[in-house]
Amino acid sequence: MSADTRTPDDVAPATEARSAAGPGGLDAARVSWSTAGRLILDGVDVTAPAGAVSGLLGPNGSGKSTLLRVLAGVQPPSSGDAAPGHPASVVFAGADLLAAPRRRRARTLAFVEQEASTDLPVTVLDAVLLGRIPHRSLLAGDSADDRAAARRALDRVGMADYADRELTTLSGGERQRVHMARALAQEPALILLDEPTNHLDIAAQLDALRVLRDLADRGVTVLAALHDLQLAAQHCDHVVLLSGGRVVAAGDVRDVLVPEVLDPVYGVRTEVLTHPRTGRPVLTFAPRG
Ligand SMILES: Nc1ncnc2c1ncn2[C@@H]1O[C@H](COP(=O)(O)OP(=O)(O)OP(=O)(O)O)[C@@H](O)[C@H]1O
Repeated sequence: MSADTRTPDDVAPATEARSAAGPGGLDAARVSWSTAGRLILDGVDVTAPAGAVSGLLGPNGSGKSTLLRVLAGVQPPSSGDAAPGHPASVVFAGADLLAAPRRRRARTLAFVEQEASTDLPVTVLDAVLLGRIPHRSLLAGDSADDRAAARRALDRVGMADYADRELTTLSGGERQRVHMARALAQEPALILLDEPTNHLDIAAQLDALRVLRDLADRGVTVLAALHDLQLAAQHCDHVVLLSGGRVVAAGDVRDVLVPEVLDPVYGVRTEVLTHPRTGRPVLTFAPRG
């Protein structure tokens, strides 16, 4: 696929241009979200460096999906009581994503949601072409370039032969790959993914992670919520660990995926080995007690 590394120069300039994630990265601060009087995200700071695969980790219900939805602009952050007068900020490549109009944001970031809606009566190719909408004028139809980009994206996720199938007839794993292709066709500078390996067999999981690595190698900023700590250990550079709506650790995968950090959060006993070939951490888990 042909993701590029454009900076979103049409996004409103940030009031706070310095980014802890470095130039091009994602830098969100003080993100809170509450519903029905319950604080789900409690002043979360999260960075995702450009050119790296970042993993968003945490137990069930820790707030990963909620955080991604706020970062993607799907739901606005709550004002947050933790820092009155200091609202949440979500800065990408030096620009304020929260203030950006929807269409401009869609040219910058792609969001692959968990269990994204798949009941549209459309073909697979049409579903992927939805990713091209931010790149064309409002009344224009698909161009040859749009169709070529969509077919490249389908090819990249191994779904080229499914272009003319009805989306609703696909298996869960096939649909997951189509959602990834739609995001690739969008050619984003920032991609947020919620459990992108859901429904995928092991080979397809590895391919999906390969796609994320290729994007990162092209300078794209990648942030993916992952349940599988083993996959995170093998494939992420930077990780952010949430628990109870707060960040409990963030940094290099080798510093965060350690027993002292993981055991209290997940209530397990972790052992860390070293992969003989890659040198990356390999984790084993046992019940506590
Ligand atoms: N719209 C909502 N109304 C009420 N509670 C909500 C809503 N959205 C999220 N929550 C609650 O917020 C908490 C965090 O949910 P979220 O889906 O963000 O967690 P998660 O880390 O993605 O979980 P999982 O790993 O199980 O997918 C959960 O307790 C969830 O029940």
